[in-house]
Amino acid sequence: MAGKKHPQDRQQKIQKEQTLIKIAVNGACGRMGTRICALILEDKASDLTAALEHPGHVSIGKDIGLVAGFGESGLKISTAMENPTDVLIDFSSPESAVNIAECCAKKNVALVTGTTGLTPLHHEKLLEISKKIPCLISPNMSLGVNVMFSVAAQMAKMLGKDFDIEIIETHHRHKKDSPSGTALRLAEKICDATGLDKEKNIIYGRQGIIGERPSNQIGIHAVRSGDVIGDHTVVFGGLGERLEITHKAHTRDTFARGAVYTAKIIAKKPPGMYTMSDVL
Ligand SMILES: NC(=O)C1=CN([C@@H]2O[C@H](COP(=O)(O)OP(=O)(O)OC[C@H]3O[C@@H](n4cnc5c(N)ncnc54)[C@H](OP(=O)(O)O)[C@@H]3O)[C@@H](O)[C@H]2O)C=CC1
Ligand SMILES: O=C(O)C1=N[C@H](C(=O)O)C[C@H](O)C1
Repeated sequence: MAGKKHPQDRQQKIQKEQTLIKIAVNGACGRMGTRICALILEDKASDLTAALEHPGHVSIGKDIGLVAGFGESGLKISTAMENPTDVLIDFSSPESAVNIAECCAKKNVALVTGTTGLTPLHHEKLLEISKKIPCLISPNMSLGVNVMFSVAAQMAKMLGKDFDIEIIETHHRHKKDSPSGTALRLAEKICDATGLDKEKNIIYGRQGIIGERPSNQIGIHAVRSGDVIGDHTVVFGGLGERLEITHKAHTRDTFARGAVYTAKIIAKKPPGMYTMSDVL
């Protein structure tokens, strides 16, 4: 049985079931997954149809509402999508993202994934899957960061070669991938806008006697610190002046809300690969 909400009467229940967007969540017990499940359970326009975790997870069989701090929902954490579902939101691990995408393609369920640390091979597989179902992949579901992607690219183009570009990201100590998907996307967007080469011109940290900084370089630096949710700064350093653009997430709900909003839109799209700029 899909989880939640206590409809007043049978007719209201039928009407609701016809219009609700049915959303499953993969990585449901994680930092992001729990917030996304709680938001869907609170939301009157969507229904949580599955809260998925890997088979060894300690919370399998528990009520997702209780695990996510919402209260009892009637939906148990499980390893397989069993209820009818329109769209799945994935915040798990790169391998799990691809596995669940394959499962979505078999069941004709749209996919939104925020999982980062995806390799080119993972991206290739997801691109193939997007021929069958609508897929949205985004390393950052916040509106602010998606505006930052465009603004940083525009700034790099306007400031030109005399400004050194460095990207600094700071995240909590539990983050597994480095640098963040957002920092990588910022660098890619700047490369696209300036003609820099993603393979040759991006460097990851510095150490030793490496000589003077060349102008055609983007440096990415990853800080891991306590419970920081996610900060990104792009520094444009010139002679006599410096311009910085910073985004700071105050709460994971920023990303979670973005993911749920996006899922509702993607659920109704034809198969294909989508980005946040297609839905914002
Ligand atoms: N796009 C965006 O806006 C954002 C992206 N992220 C990204 O989302 C991902 C998750 O982040 P976060 O929630 O902090 O991480 P967590 O480790 O807290 O959560 C990941 C969850 O996925 C579970 N998981 C692992 N493997 C599988 C599997 N095979 N099937 C189902 N579930 C699985 C984990 O279980 P277990 O704990 O047992 O490993 C865990 O419960 C990361 O890649 C992160 O970078 C994070 C925030 C925002
Ligand atoms: O792991 C996180 O927490 C986050 N990861 C994303 C990334 O890698 O860019 C986005 C966000 O900053 C939080």
